[in-house]
Amino acid sequence: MNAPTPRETMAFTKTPGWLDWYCGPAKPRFKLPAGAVDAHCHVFGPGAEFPYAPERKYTPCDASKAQLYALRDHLGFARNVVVQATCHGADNRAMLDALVHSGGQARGVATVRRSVGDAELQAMHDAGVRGVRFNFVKRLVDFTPKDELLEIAGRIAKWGWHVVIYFEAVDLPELWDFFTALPTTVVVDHMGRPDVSKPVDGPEFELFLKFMRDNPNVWSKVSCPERLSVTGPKALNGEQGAYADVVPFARRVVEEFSDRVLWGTDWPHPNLKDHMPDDGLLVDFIPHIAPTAELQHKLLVSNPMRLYWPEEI
Ligand SMILES: O=C(O)c1cc(C(=O)O)oc(=O)c1
Repeated sequence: MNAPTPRETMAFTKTPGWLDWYCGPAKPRFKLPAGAVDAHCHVFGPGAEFPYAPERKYTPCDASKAQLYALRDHLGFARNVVVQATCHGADNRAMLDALVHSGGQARGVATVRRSVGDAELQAMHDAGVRGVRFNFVKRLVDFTPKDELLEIAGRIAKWGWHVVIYFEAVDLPELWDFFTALPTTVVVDHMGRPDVSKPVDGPEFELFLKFMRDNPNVWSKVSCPERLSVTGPKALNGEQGAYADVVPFARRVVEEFSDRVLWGTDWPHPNLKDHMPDDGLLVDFIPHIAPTAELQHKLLVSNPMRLYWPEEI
């Protein structure tokens, strides 16, 4: 009997109900400024080449670097920041492979454990990694002790990297002291996941704004309206006013902290349950939250360039 091929041994079955990324997105009506950076996106596998981690909480569809870069070109982005997805755990090979095949047009954010060696960190830096991600969303990861995370933060600070944090709004009070003890620039994923059915000037979102106001090293991605929206409308079928309930939240952050905001597609949108957005229409969300050319340029070009390609500015 022939030995099974690697592809056969590495077959993965998607999590039941998994929504695959949207094929054939619209061409955005909003013309992205030259040099725009998609500062939050992922690659998944392909699982046959880069197996999903045993400790993962979901098994996605594949989403390769070639598919990511085709989307970049279609939407009109120039560069990407590829963020390690939790389905790959601390095995950064798929993300690193995407970086080294980007022609210098992609940087990355890794997930590392305490055991990571300096030589490995240096190799990641050489490939384009500029940050590590600490995840506090319980459905995505198991708990990592805070002393381990602080130790990692102290080490990566020496490479000039930053820390990306992902958490739910209700957990901010409990995590506040840990976040404010981090010695690096800190980038919040998806605005700390506000509950947008609550008022934008209510205590929960005010606490997030205070977190940014009091800590000038804290940045925010104003991304993922498709994940945060409760009442839509969905970015499908040519909709130009998608996710209107998220707009006041994101716009508030963009206008108050214009020098510390980033935007990303979040392609291939892991774990969406309701619908998969048309990424072209998602790009058309941007002018609703960054209404002037100056705000758009900061959000899409000058801020991400300062954080990820400072040597080019
Ligand atoms: O909300 C999520 O499910 C999610 C998951 C991941 C990941 O698995 O890395 O990344 C994100 O940015 C968002």
